[in-house]
Amino acid sequence: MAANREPKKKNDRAESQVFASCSFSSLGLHPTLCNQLRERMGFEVPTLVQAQAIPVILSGRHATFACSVCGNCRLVKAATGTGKTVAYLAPVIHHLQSKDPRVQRSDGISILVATPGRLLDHLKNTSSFIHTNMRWIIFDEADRILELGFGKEIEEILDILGSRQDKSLSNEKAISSASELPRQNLLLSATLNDKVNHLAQISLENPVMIGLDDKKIQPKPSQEIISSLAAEMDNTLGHSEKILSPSNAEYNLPAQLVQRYVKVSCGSRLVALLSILNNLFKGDATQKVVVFFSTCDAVDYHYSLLSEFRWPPNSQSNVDLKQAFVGCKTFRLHGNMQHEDRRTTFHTFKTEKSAVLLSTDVAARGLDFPKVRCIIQYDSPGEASEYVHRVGRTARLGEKGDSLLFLQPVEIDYLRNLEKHGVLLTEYPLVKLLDSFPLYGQKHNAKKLFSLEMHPWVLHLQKALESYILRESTMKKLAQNAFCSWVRAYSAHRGDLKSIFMVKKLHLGHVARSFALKEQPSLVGRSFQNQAKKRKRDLKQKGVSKKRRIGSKS
Ligand SMILES: Nc1ncnc2c1ncn2[C@@H]1O[C@H](COP(=O)(O)OP(=O)(O)OP(=O)(O)O)[C@@H](O)[C@H]1O
Repeated sequence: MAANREPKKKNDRAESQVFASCSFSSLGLHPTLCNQLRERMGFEVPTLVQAQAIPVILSGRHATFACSVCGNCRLVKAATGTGKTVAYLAPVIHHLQSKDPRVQRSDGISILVATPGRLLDHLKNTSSFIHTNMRWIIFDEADRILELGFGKEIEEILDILGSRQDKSLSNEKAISSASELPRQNLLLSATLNDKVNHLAQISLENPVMIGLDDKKIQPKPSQEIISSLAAEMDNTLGHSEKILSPSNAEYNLPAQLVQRYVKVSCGSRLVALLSILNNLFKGDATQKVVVFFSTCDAVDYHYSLLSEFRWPPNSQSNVDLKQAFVGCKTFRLHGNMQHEDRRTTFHTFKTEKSAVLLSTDVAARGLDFPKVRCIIQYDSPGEASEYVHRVGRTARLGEKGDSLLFLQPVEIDYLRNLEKHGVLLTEYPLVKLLDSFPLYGQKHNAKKLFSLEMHPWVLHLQKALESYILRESTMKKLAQNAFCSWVRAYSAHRGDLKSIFMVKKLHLGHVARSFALKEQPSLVGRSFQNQAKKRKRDLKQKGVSKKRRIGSKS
C-alpha cells in the first residue's frame, strides 16, 4: 500500500463507484488518525470496502452489533485495489491510539508482520515472545497462504493462540487478558476458495462478510452505519454457511477493467508480444505495463531481449538511428534476484511514468504500483484466482485498466475455466495489429493468409530476432535456459488444467521459435528429456504416484 501525497479526490472518479460518500470520521475513527489519513496519505474519503469494514471491525463487542452477529470474527472479500489494507489497519491503529494509558515503546511490538512459518517458530521456541495481549490475527491474501501449503502451520498458530473455534477452551482463551476485549480474526482476499472456507470454519465464528453490496453506503453517523450495516448483513447473510456458499467463488473484478485474450500459435508468440508492446508505447508513450511470465529464466531472457534488441535490424543502418524495439524503459522482477535489487526495481518502477515490468508471479499479489495501464499474461496463470490477482495490478482504485491473456489455439478451453468463475474475455484483433506494421516502407495486407506464421510482418520480425539470437552467444544461452524452464513449468500444470495445458500437444520446435531459437537445440531437448526420465524414475523408486513438482517457479 502506498503513501500518496497527491490528494485523491472523490469527484475525479465519480463514476468509478470506488469511494464511499461518507468521511473517515463518520466511521468512528480517532480524529488524529483521520487527520493523518488525509494529510500524510492524501486520503480524503474512505473507499467503499473501508466504509463497510471499518465500523464493523471497530465495533468489537458493540452491543448494537452483537445482537445480529457474533462480534469477534470478520471476513473481508473485495476486488483487487479497493483499499483492503487500510480497511483493517485503520481500526487496529485506532485502537492503539485510543489506549489508555498510551502505548509505550517499552510495551514492545504493537504490530507484527510475519510469515506463518516464522511466526510459528517464535511461538514455539522464543520464550521472550509474549503474546498474551494479542488482539487481532489478520490473514491477508488468505487463499494464497493456504495454497502455499501453510494450512497446518495456521492451524497450529490458532491452537497456540487459543483462537481455534472447535477447541473447547478457545472462547475462554480468545479473550486477550490485558484488554478483556475479544480477539478478532480477519481473513482477507480478493479470491476465496474451499481452503479459505475451511480456515474460516476453524477460525471464525459466524463471520461477517464484508464487500457485498457496496453501493448501499451513505453518509451517516458512525453509530447509524454500524446498526444499518449489521441489519443489512444479517438480512442478507445470516450465517456463515451462507457466506461461504459456492456462489461466492465468483471473483470480484474491477468493473472498469477491459479483459481480452489474444489467440496466437506458439511459434508466433514472441513476435506478437513485441508487436503489441511496440504498439502500446507508440500509442501512448507515458504508460506502465506489466508482463507476467512463468519462470525466472523467461523473465531474464525477455528482459535482455527487450533491453538489447535494436530496430531496424538491417546491419547497414546507421547505428545511431537504431532504437530499442519497444520504446520504454524495461524492468524485471523475480524471486532469484537479490533482495536489494528487487527493492530497487519495485521503487523505481513505482515512480516511473513510462515503463514495462517483466515479472514472475512474485508481483501477482498485493503489490501496488500506481498507474499501471495494462497487464499482459504472456504465460498463462494456471488457477483462475491467480488470473484475478495478476490483472488486479491494473484498474486499481477506479483507474482505467486493460488486460491481455496470451493463449495458443490448443489452450483456448482455458477461457471456459475462467467463465466458470464469471470471468469473461473478448478477443484481441491481432491480425489487424500485425497488418498495421509497415514492411519495407509499404503497408501490407495479409487477408488471404492461411496461418499467422505466414504473415509477412511475423516472418520479417521473427527472422530478425532469430538472426540476432544466433549472433549473440549470451542471448542464445539465455534463450536456451528460458526454453528449458518454460517447458518444465508448462508440464507442471495440475488438476483440470493438465488437460488444457498439455505438454504432449506442444511442438517443441515451435516452442523454440517462441524464444527466437532457429531450431530446437538437440542438447536442450535431450537434457529436458533426460530430466523428465530421471524424474519418472525417481518417482517410481519412491513409489510415489505422479504428482506435481514445480520446484521454485517464481
Ligand atoms: N481512502 C483512500 N483514498 C485514496 N487512496 C486510497 C484509499 N485507500 C487506499 N488507497 C490507495 O489505494 C491503493 C490500493 O490499496 P490496497 O493496496 O490496500 O488495495 P487492496 O484491496 O489490498 O489490493 P490487493 O487485493 O491487490 O492487495 C493504494 O495505492 C492505497 O494507497
